[in-house]
Order: sequence, then structure tokens, then C-alpha cells
Amino acid sequence: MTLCTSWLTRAVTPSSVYLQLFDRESCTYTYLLADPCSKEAVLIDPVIELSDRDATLVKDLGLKLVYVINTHMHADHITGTGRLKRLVPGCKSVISATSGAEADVKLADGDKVKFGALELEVRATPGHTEGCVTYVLHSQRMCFTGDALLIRGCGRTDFQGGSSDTLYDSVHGRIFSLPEDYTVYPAHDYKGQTASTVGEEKRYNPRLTRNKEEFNAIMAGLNLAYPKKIDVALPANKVCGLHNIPEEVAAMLGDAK
Ligand SMILES: N[C@@H](CCC(=O)N[C@@H](CSS)C(=O)NCC(=O)O)C(=O)O
Ligand SMILES: [Fe+2]
Repeated sequence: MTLCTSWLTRAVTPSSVYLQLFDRESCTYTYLLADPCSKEAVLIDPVIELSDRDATLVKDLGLKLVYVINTHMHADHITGTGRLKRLVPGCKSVISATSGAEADVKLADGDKVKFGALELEVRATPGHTEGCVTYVLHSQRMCFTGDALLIRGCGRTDFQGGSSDTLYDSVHGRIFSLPEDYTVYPAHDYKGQTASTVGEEKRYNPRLTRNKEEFNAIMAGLNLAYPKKIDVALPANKVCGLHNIPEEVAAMLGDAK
């Protein structure tokens, strides 16, 4: 396939634009995916403080942002979804219906998110939260696992309807069932890792290679501190990140109130 915009080379595979972006504060990965021919694009898991960065990138690359998507209702940062809707008029917010959050498009297991010639398959992968989904871009052999599956780890299961039993079944049934060469792109990494593969995680994930009983014990013993921003992030993320934005964030964003 010929590239429609050849100077997009740093971002392009033969038939898709793919960029991994990082938020140093929350260690969140945001992904920009686009069809280089139609220029239709989606953002997955944007962070509110970096919405200007994301909007500028979309503009610079000449992309048409169609959807701003979340893998789940985040507890550790405010989503950039609502703010991006203001910065890039016309794009729609997207999250799973089971997340309990408001959005223009509410997804269910098996739905497809189409942009240009590309398509994300929605796989329900609850357990970290009730509403977690994994987005699979089969044409590029990529999956965006949110906090369900992290590189050599997984999302915690101690709030937002989390359940280690459910998470174990989600990862084994809906992610490890993908072909082993599919690249795994998580929503966070705290150790500087960027991507993995289904095959690597099946072999080397220290939690999910164990049996379910052992996994449940590991998760019950994590003893993690609650995310610092959980009390502001959850109410804000219920409405696409546009509720009671902390003053320092609102001041930085200027128009987000
Ligand atoms: N210290 C951070 C929060 C870190 C944290 O709890 N991360 C979550 C994903 S964000 S909901 C998680 O599931 N971690 C799993 C793990 O094993 O670390 C903060 O204060 O924001
Ligand atoms: Fe999370």
C-alpha cells in the first residue's frame, strides 16, 4: 500500500499512523491512531493537562480527530476527553456503557470503532474496574489493554468494582486468547517499558502466569496506596473530565471551567 502522506514516516506503518505519547506525572500512555489516507484519527486515554499537546499534534499532522476514547474510568488522573472535545470541535467522546460514565458513544463488548479504513474491536476486560475494555486493532496486530494488562503486571483490583477473580478471567479469556505476536500497549507503565506482546506476557507476566488462586493472593496482598487524585479524578471522569476541575488545572487550561 502506498503512503498517502509520506512525511508522516516517524508515525506510520504501511497502513496506519501510530504514536505513543506519555504523561510523566501519572505515567499514562496516550495513543494516537489514524488512517493515513482518510486522515481520520482517534486518541486513546488522553490526560487533561496534556490536551493542548494532543490537539496540536492532531492539527500539525493534518488529522481529523473522530473519537476520543477511554479504556476505563481512570482513578489516577482526569481524562482529556471533555477538554479535547472543546479544542477539536466535532470529535466524539467514547467509553464503555458499563463504566457508568457519560459519553457521546457508549460501547459494549463486540462493538467496532471505525475510523477511515481502520477498526478497533471492543473486548470487555473487567476486573481492574467493572467497565474496562481492551481495544484490538487487528489489521496492525495491536491491542490497547488499558489497566487490565500492564507490562509484566496488571491493574489493581481494590476499588471501582474491581475483582481479581474477574480480572484473571478477562486477561486469560480475552487478551491471552489473541495471537501471540499481537503487540500489547498498556495505559500505564511505571518502569520505563513501552510495549510488550501477548506471547511475552503469557510467558513472563509474574502475576498472570500463576494459577487463579495464587493470582488472587498476590492481588489481595498488593497493599498499594490509593491514587493521590482519586477523589477529584473519579467525579470528573464520570462526565468526560469536566466537573469540579481542580483550580490549578483549570487555571492552566484557561477555558476548561
Ligand atoms: N501512585 C499512583 C497510582 C498508582 C496506581 O495505583 N496505579 C494503578 C493504575 S492507575 S488506576 C494500578 O493499577 N497499579 C497496579 C500496580 O501494580 O501498580 C498515583 O498516586 O496516582
Ligand atoms: Fe485505572
